[in-house]
Amino acid sequence: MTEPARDTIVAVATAPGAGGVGIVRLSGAGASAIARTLAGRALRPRHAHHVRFRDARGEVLDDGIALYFQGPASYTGEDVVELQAHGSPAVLQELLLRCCELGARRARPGEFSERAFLEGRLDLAQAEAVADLIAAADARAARAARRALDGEFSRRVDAIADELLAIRVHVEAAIDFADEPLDTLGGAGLGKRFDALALALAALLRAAERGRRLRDGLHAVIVGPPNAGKSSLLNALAGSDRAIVTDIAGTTRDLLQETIRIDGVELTLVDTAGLRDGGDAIEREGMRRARAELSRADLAIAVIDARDPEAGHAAVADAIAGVASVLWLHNKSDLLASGPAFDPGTDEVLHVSARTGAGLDALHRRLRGLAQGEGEDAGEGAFTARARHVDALLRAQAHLVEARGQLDHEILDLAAESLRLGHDELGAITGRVRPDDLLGHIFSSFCIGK
Ligand SMILES: Nc1nc2c(ncn2[C@@H]2O[C@H](COP(=O)(O)OP(=O)(O)OP(=O)(O)O)[C@@H](O)[C@H]2O)c(=O)[nH]1
Ligand SMILES: [K+]
Ligand SMILES: [Mg+2]
Repeated sequence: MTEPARDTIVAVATAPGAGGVGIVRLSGAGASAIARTLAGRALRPRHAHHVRFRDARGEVLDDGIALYFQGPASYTGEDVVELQAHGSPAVLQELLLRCCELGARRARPGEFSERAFLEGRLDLAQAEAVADLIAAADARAARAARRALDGEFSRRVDAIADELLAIRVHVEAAIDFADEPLDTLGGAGLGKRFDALALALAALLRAAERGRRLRDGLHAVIVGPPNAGKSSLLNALAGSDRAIVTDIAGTTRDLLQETIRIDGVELTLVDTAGLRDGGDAIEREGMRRARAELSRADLAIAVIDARDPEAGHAAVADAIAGVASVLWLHNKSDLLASGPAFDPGTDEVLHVSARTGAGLDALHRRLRGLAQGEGEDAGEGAFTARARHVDALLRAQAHLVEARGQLDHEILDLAAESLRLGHDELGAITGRVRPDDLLGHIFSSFCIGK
């Protein structure tokens, strides 16, 4: 299938609003001709030209710098021109319209990056990293997106995909030469290679999960029995009266989400209905929502009354069972006469008072650390990843497990198929395998001009 010839697209590449400099970007076969007309002279590739941009009647719209990147050595792989003018929205609009008069079409969101992908300048995970870099909430997330853009994530995916392919080849060969024992065809080490591959995939999955958290921020869900002070704690952390606080058990019913920043690190907090037996229909629905929210939590913040931690622990233990990490807050420490001696096992405990603010500094430090992936291996070299990538890796892992079982039972054709499916999942991460609606879905979430 041949791709249809692409037209020339144009967009304002700088952020909306006034600024010192604004950039209009063109990409496509007509880019340099349009720029020549606008600037009144031909542009040499990779040269900064000081030019006057003129309208159809020859009147000067603005003066500025024009840069021409001849394809394929450009961001999109096509001919690209960047027109730098004064950063006035009015001037930039006029320049944009003039480019359209001269044959360009306004770009869709993400269309420049989509072209870079289609021209092979970036793989799909790298193109996604471009959007993640632009949207990064803090310096750490930006650095991690930069590493993904440099291909650190893609290289690890490719390495696993290559090894998977090599194993596939052995299995396929064994199907074709059914008389030979699998060992001689695949080499005696096939089982070992399988194990090594599974380990590498598990490590990559952990790194991608960390990368997803770097991109999306930590998702923390506050749970506990009624009246433990969950909403009070949300308010204390958010620094506002976001949630209703009363001394009536069962005050909170709906989920209440708030994004907070601690020293520039972003995390999401969700306040939930108190967990207890009984309650009216509304409260029970609230508890159902609380449990559902916990299933997508990176962290459960279990808030219990410091005066009766055993009861609090019992009220939430089953709800938090599946959550990766749990932070216990013994709240209302101001009401406590002497230090408590309750130990919930391996989880951490902090003593706080949402009312007096005691212990909140330590809580801030701990939350910042958790949001930054503190205490996890390989904090350095971390790259951003997306839920899409994590899901694909999980599916690849499941196919690998299937394949291993099928191989052990010498059901080679099924094993070959499972390996193929696993390989396709990895290919979908970098875009070598492309489900139909994937590209539109990914690039439509970009900003215009990128
Ligand atoms: N003394 C003291 N009282 C607190 C503290 N935190 C919360 N309270 C009080 O405890 C009561 C319940 O607080 P909420 O924040 O509504 O508790 P909740 O866990 O959200 O309750 P539900 O939404 O009903 O599940 C209110 O009267 C708060 O003022 C604290 O640290 N010390
Ligand atoms: K309450
Ligand atoms: Mg509440």
